[in-house]
Amino acid sequence: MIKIAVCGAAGRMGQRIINSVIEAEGVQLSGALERPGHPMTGQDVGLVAGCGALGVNISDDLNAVIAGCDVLIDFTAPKVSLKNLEACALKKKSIVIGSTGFTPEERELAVELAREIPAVLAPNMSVGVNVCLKALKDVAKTLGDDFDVEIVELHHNKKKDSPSGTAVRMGEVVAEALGRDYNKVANYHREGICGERTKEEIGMQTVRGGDIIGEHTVYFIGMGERIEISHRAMTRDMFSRGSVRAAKWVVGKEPGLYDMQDVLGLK
Ligand SMILES: NC(=O)C1=CN([C@@H]2O[C@H](COP(=O)(O)OP(=O)(O)OC[C@H]3O[C@@H](n4cnc5c(N)ncnc54)[C@H](O)[C@@H]3O)[C@@H](O)[C@H]2O)C=CC1
Ligand SMILES: O=C(O)C1=N[C@H](C(=O)O)C[C@H](O)C1
Repeated sequence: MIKIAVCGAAGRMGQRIINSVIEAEGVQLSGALERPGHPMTGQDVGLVAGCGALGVNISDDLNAVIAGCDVLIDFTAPKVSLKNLEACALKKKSIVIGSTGFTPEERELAVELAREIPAVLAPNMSVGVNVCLKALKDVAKTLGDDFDVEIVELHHNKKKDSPSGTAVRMGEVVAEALGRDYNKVANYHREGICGERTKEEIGMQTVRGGDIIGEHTVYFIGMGERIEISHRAMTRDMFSRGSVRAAKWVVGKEPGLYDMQDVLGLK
């Protein structure tokens, strides 16, 4: 039995992950973490997550929870995830991170910290999005420079980071396939007389509203034709099931920073 602890357990994703851990085979829930001062601290996490009492109370004691698990699943925020990665590295435990909004410097730090332990860091744990990422590479390579690339993502009004981690990863994959540097060609903002579109740029647009779980479309726009590769999330459950799949996969792997393409064998 692989012992899984969940950080951010009372959050939108945390609650779904608790449900997915309970439903999965070969794993057991060993702990649940929340930020110090969270109103649900001390409560049974199963009651918070809507799956009935589980006998695991929400704790704010990071070291104790990590000591009791084989792998920590963390869906919080970049700074919290980096602190958890460091704590897991000290105790030689594995970690799966789903948080998004990492700066390039924070991602570098994650690579450094994961030299000690196996870690999965992925902005999207759904099979569908990861298949899209693989397809995007092929499509971009085949179409080449004749098609303009624009990415649009839609999420709920509580999302803190923009653009989404998934949209950024889609942009990175397309840019790399086209031999461009994503950080140089991403265009997040058009307003006023901003001039004609450059051939190299990859436009990134963000929509926020209501309870949209997560939608991404990459447009390849040519002269007289357009290809759209879209993914629409209808529930959060394929993210949570993906995180449990990653947790089962990562335990016992060589130290290093992996992503969901590694977990799903898509590389
Ligand atoms: N990789 C993927 O497949 C997916 C990634 N995400 C990402 O996961 C993250 C969380 O998303 P949501 O669950 O919607 O947010 P949320 O705000 O509902 O949940 C985050 C939880 O983390 C807790 N938290 C904050 N600081 C903490 C600390 N120091 N220790 C322990 N817990 C702490 C909060 O109290 C909250 O309950 C975001 O970065 C989001 O973009 C979301 C969906 C899918
Ligand atoms: O915050 C969310 O909700 C989501 N975040 C992820 C991202 O930023 O890519 C994945 C998913 O679309 C939901």
